[in-house]
Amino acid sequence: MSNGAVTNGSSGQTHTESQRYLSTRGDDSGLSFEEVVLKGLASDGGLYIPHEIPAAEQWESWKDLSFVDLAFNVLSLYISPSEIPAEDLKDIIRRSYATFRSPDVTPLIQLQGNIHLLELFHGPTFAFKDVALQFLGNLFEYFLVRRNEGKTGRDRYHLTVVGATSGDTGSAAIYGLRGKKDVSVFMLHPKGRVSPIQELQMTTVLDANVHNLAVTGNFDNCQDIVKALFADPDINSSHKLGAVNSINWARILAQTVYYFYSYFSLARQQPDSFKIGDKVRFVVPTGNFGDILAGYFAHRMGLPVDKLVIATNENDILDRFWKTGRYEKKPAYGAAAEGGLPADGVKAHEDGVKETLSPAMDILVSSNFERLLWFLAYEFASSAGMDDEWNKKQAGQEVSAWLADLKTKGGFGPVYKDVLEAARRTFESERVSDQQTLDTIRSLYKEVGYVLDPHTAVGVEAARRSAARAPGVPTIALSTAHPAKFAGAVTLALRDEPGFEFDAKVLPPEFVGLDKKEKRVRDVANDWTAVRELVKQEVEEELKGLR
Ligand SMILES: Cc1ncc(COP(=O)(O)O)c(C=O)c1O
Ligand SMILES: N[C@@H](CCOP(=O)(O)O)C(=O)O
Repeated sequence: MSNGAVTNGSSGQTHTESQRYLSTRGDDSGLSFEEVVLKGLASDGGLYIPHEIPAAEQWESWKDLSFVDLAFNVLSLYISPSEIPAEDLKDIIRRSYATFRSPDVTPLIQLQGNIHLLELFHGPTFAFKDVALQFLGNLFEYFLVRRNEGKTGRDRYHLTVVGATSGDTGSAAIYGLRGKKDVSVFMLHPKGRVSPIQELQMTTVLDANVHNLAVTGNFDNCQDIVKALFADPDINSSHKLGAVNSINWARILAQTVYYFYSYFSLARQQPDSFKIGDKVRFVVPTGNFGDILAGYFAHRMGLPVDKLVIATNENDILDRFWKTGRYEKKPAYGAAAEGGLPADGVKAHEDGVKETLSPAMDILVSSNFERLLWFLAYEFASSAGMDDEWNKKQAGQEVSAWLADLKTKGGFGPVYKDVLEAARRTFESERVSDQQTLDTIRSLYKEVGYVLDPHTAVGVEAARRSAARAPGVPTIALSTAHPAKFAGAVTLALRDEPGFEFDAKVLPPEFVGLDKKEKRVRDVANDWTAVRELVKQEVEEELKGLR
């Protein structure tokens, strides 16, 4: 079957055969779910995608399911009982979402008019990453217990997770993996470029298997170090590396669930005006393209989506791609005609990343965009009328060439007209400045008394613009973090509002006193070989029980 929606002859709740996976760069193919979850990144540097996107054939009948039951149905389309028995998968899902503070897990609220907010921050670390990382932590544990049955000492499969964070993935991964047997977790964050609460959430976790590394550099440097480690034969032969970033397929898969869940929540909340089968717009504050890519999968599985709207901050490589067809780290690369970077006074680093009020999205290169590029290239190749194997090979070659140009020339494009048109059929994009972010936080507070975090505010401003273009279509804006994580931006926006008090209105009890706790973090240079040696040394100490 081609890489369109796959007919699943069963009830739509279970898939008898597991999906197999291939790399976006074409070398790896036919891997199992367990293999891609444990490997994270393909050996050719590409990202794993399923050979086929399964159709959620009876998705309409899932309307009244709980989040956990819905998650089971969605995930079962990708994970067969032969890989994880149904009862075990149910148990992993149930435990993953029992840690959330809301019974709905990801509740939907009506924000204003036709704009609804999907609150994704009710997990342990108050950011959307918990939805996938609570699940991934339990999945890792499940696979490791199974692989290590009857094994002792150095014979045990020990996973060394290395991840990069601009603030939220780090704490969510740490909370998903802390104290788990047979896993060490190394999180690299850009020193001084995450919010104070985000830094405390990571560095106050003192479990022996948790290692925080503060890198002199930006988030992209951290992400590059992680990719260099995955590409290094030395550490790969001595350690089994695992990924918690959204390069790991399980992250994307787990996130598809809340697109379905919010759609059904809307249908339950607005029975007179919204019917199953009607289309919605999803607006997603975007950095690494992992969150919105999950929406793309949900759509390809059958969810009626009018548009997926990418909302970027002033680090706008994606917005520029949708406007020009060129994907360029710096607009200076061949883009003088677009006028270069706007002169808006935001601190721009020499490396091209701007420090904005939504720091988790201060990303120059979006790693998951590679997955979408593969699907766009595949669609383009399919129009040549060749067989499916040829189409997939062609897509892998195209993606490899684009990514090689990104590495050597700093960008690629313009892509073929048909490729850009295909991208525009499903997606739109909006760029939101820091000033517009502040204005949005302030206006929402004044108009409805709701406090937005700055990333969500980027999404809500984009949602307002998008809703104005499609007035009859309901819009669901994804709220990706709790405002208390970004006290600086929220206070800047609301400090002059009568009666506004951050501690009383925003701060959850979980954050009180975090700054008094003991911390553990090591500084490292932006040098992947130095990180490699540190990882080896700290894993060794951990295994000897010295930490
Ligand atoms: C609060 C917040 N919003 C939005 C994003 C962007 O999500 P993605 O990287 O999946 O595009 C991130 C980081 O990834 C985040 O931490
Ligand atoms: N914004 C992220 C950056 C890492 O993205 P990921 O989704 O690929 O893990 C963060 O908060 O760390």
